Amino acid sequence: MKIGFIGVGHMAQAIILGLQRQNYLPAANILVHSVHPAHYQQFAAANGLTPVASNAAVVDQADIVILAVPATQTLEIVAQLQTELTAKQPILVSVAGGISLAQLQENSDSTNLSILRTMPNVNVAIAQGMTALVAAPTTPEKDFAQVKQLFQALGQTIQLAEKDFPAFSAVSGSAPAFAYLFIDALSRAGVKYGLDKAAATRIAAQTVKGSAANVLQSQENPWGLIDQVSSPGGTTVAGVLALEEAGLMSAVVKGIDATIAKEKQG
Ligand SMILES: NC(=O)C1=CN([C@@H]2O[C@H](COP(=O)(O)OP(=O)(O)OC[C@H]3O[C@@H](n4cnc5c(N)ncnc54)[C@H](O)[C@@H]3O)[C@@H](O)[C@H]2O)C=CC1
Ligand SMILES: O=C(O)[C@@H]1CCC=N1
Repeated sequence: MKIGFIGVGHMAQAIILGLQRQNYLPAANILVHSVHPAHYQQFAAANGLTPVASNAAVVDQADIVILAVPATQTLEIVAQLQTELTAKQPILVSVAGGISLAQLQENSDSTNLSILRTMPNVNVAIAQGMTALVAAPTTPEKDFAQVKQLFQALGQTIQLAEKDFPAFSAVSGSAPAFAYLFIDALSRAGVKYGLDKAAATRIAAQTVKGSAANVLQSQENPWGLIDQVSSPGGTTVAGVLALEEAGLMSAVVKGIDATIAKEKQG
């Protein structure tokens, strides 16, 4: 099996690094091309991948083609590849935010191509990602299963209705940035009170990592876990109330609102 990437920026590199970490396929079976030669040639050389000379060559040679170009350019690139897509019939996987299956189908000018819309997040690079998948009605179950297996190797997956992709994209695709922001805020607060920045960041990140693992493993919802940390008359409840007074929950929801609004606006 050969997996080809059109576009080799942050998202494609995260997927490729995750695949390599999991020894998912031989590095030479990963084909890459990007409009910026510096992106794909150096990355291919550093990781033993196969660089190819054009987007069309990726389609000609790969069994699965992952489109990881800016969302605004995705449809134009698909339309340019109609001839090659029709001839080779690879499984076409888009990671683009806000681009629908119907748009992908229309621009590929193919009624029977296997097409999937996915939304991974950057944590696939360390096989701790979260990826949503949905397939076009024309996609055979075995092709869906093959792509699901690929992303399952890079973390967790969820099959979602297409209408739920904007919410997922905000709460998972973009949210690593929001989680980093929270970790950085914790770390800076630690620095305010005299901790060294590197130590404060390590402490904050490990604390968030452990807390996330606890949420995933626990039968409790997060509020129940908050109560377990909040000793009566203690320090934590004072902090929780001050965070709420400062509007933490509203701030997070506003951030998600803005993220979804931007995706819908295109
Ligand atoms: N960065 C992230 O965390 C996530 C990104 N995505 C999606 O991934 C896609 C790519 O995003 P990033 O990797 O962040 O952007 P990026 O700017 O880092 O990478 C874009 C890549 O596309 C290439 N490219 C641009 N025009 C091209 C063309 N005509 N032909 C071939 N290659 C071309 C660029 O050379 C670059 O390698 C977007 O559609 C985005 O919505 C989805 C989930 C998460
Ligand atoms: O910022 C973006 O548009 C992409 C989509 C989800 C994460 N990054």
